[in-house]
Amino acid sequence: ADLTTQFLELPLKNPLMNASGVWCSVASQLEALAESAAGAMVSKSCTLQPRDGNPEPRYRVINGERTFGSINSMGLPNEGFAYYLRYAQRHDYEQKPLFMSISGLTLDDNLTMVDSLKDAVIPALLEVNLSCPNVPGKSQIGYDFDAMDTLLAEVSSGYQRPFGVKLPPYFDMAHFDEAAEILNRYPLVAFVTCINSIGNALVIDIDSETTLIKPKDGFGGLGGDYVLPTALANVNAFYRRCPEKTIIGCGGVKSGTEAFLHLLAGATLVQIGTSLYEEGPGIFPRVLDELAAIMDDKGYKTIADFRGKLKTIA
Ligand SMILES: CC(C)(C)CCc1c(C(=O)O)[nH]c(=O)[nH]c1=O
Repeated sequence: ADLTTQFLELPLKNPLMNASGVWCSVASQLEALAESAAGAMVSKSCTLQPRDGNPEPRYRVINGERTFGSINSMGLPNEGFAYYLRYAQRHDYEQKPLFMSISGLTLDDNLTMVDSLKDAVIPALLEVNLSCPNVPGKSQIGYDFDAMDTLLAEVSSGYQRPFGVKLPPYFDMAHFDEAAEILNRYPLVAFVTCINSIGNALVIDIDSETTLIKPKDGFGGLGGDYVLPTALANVNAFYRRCPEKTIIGCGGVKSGTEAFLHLLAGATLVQIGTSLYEEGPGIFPRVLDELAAIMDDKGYKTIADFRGKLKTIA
């Protein structure tokens, strides 16, 4: 099978990449991704200033007879915008595309980072994390449609180049409609990454009768097997509603099977989070081999043969 694909006219060796936040916070990790079999890569959502993030334990896998997923409340630990900009300035874009994720603590911080990235004139692709915090007491930007509209208007006029957004999961058809209506009013929003972790889950250890993670009384974002059906729904919902935009799928990918499903649902690229955290960059060749085998079994020669061709029941 031929796993090559394109993203915004850029040729890629394959559709796999990391999810922001996983294996991408420091240069050694970014260099490992650059050397890996991934077709593209993204850096950890950054803030203007470096941040330590929350106290540990802040990321844990959820295990039963196998790993079902993960919960995290990292708190945006990152080296600060300038660090990732420096990495982006020395990245080899011939090797693979690099996405840069930003998650400013304020609208101003986001616009400052957007301005600097625009002035840097580098091929890095901007992914604005809409799970970025809003003013205290208000929901994350992705769930505050007025704030989302304002942020997209400001980033569009500041950046004046194509960029993308990382969306939290939505669970209501009216929310799919409203979010898509806003996104479709911004032609510079060239891609949409669905989904970020399912927010504010709570995982409890029965033996200790204690939460798994320390921050936020144990409340954190859910990843892994638990989120696959929600991830596929969000990929397909925005694929249907935003025909002019490219969808990146994220959530529950641990093998060629889930990568195939994300592509079938309409994703052009597929991000791996929890399973990459657990397995490391060696996951990429494994998932690629599994995806190629599925395509061969089904008689698909290229990704275009099946991408977005999910069938519904007549
Ligand atoms: C949740 C925020 C800290 C506001 C943003 C960063 C982030 C984090 C994080 O750094 O805790 N974890 C996620 O699963 N997704 C995210 O987007």
